[in-house]
Amino acid sequence: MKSYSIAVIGTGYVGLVSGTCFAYVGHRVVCCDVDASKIERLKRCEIPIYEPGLDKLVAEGMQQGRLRFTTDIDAAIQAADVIFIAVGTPMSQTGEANLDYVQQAARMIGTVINGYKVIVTKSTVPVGTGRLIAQWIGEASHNQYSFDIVSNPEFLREGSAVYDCLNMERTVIGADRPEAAAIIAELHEPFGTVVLKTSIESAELIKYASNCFLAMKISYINSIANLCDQLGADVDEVAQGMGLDSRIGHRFLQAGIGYGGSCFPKDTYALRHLTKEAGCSFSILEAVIDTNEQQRLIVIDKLKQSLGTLAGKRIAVLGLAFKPNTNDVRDAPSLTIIPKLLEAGAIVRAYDPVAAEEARHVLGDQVVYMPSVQDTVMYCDACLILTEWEQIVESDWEKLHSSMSRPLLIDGRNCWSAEKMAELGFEYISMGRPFVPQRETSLRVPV
Ligand SMILES: NC(=O)C1=CN([C@@H]2O[C@H](COP(=O)(O)OP(=O)(O)OC[C@H]3O[C@@H](n4cnc5c(N)ncnc54)[C@H](O)[C@@H]3O)[C@@H](O)[C@H]2O)C=CC1
Ligand SMILES: O=C(O)[C@H]1O[C@H](OP(=O)(O)OP(=O)(O)OC[C@H]2O[C@@H](n3ccc(=O)[nH]c3=O)[C@H](O)[C@@H]2O)[C@H](O)[C@@H](O)[C@@H]1O
Repeated sequence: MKSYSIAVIGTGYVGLVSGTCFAYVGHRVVCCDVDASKIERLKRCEIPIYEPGLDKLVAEGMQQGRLRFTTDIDAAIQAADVIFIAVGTPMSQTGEANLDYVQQAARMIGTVINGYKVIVTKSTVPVGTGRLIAQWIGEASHNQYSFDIVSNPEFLREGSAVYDCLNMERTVIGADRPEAAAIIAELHEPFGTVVLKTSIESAELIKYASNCFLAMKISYINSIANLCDQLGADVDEVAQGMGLDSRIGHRFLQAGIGYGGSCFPKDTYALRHLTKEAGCSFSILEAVIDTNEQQRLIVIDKLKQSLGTLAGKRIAVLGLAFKPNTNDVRDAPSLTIIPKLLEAGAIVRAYDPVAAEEARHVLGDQVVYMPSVQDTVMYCDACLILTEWEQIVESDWEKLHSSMSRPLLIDGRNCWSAEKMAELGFEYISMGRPFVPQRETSLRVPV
């Protein structure tokens, strides 16, 4: 296997994980960032994000001298054969992807380029961005050196990013010149993955088309769940029955409060914007977005149906991250739901095993952050489950039941069987599954 010298610009979730995995399989990698404090921490082998398994791989890469971290982006660019752009492309006010960081990275490359390089876009970018990157680099370098642009979108998931990267199901390589595509294919050889070579435009669109398709599956099953609530069917049974058809499959049919995170919300908006710019209509996508935004609010309706007014009610919120195994709260449903609870006058106590600090930056101190599930639910009038962390699902609910003022559990992620929770004495309400009347129980803690 040929070992490449790689620079990764942007050491966030994607840049850090993919850079570390490239080093793990034998390439020489320098991860760069403009965020000096992040790089300082990484140099001390401190991982700025919560991502299972990443710390071990970073330490190993550094010890073996194949993984380095720097703010000296110019030097890293000059020393590299292949440069990955992995900076953020957040949503702008209008819903389109903000390309400011990509443009900065491209101009930086153009300013210091010192020979032939393959420049690879890993960030999720609108169709046409590859051409723009070539233009920005060409302008900044006065076209002194030749280079190739490749689009190589990333498909890893947060929370299982290292696993996804090392076991990638496919790598998409969009390039104009076969020679450039061959270099990126060779670089991926150790992963033993399926390689799909396409045009730059197709590769850029594959990323959005994939994320929006997955988002569509989620909005679809959530709409079915809402129908189940009205018709008395059980969405878990429906999803199971659907999934047995291999053309449909079981994955991404978990009903709940909808998708969040740094990608599905922003990428659905970005594709919608791209569609409008192209003068096309994409009404399914409109419905996916709209359904997801409504879905988050359904737990509040369910709460009000049980409690009446929320004013003065003590609500325990379990789970703040947008999904388990990450401390990422970007566009997490909790950040929409909790402000609505506060607006309605509820007193909110919240717990998340790792994301409380991140949530505090957004929600502030109107929420009381608790150190455990037990402390959070104590004396509460209702408990809302927003993230299906193992620590939350596996808690001793039999014990927790007796410490709640009212054992009302609104499960936004369908974590348990309704029968089991009813058996434990909970007034248990989930998403798209029939209500099972609770068993009369025992004493509770006097309030
Ligand atoms: N987070 C995820 O799970 C996935 C993200 N993506 C895409 O990958 C891209 C990156 O996403 P994340 O890693 O989540 O972003 P992030 O926000 O975690 O990290 C981006 C990093 O880029 C740095 N940066 C910004 N401008 C820079 C510059 N000019 N030079 C050097 N560093 C710079 C920032 O300081 C930050 O550390 C986005 O386009 C995203 O849509 C794709 C697949 C998965
Ligand atoms: O482009 C990206 O950033 C990434 O976006 C998603 O990954 P991620 O956002 O990390 O997490 P997912 O596991 O896809 O979950 C996204 C959201 O959908 C929700 N979800 C997922 C699956 C499901 O069946 N139901 C459901 O509500 C999750 O709770 C979460 O809020 C994609 O799965 C990755 O392939 C992609 O690379």
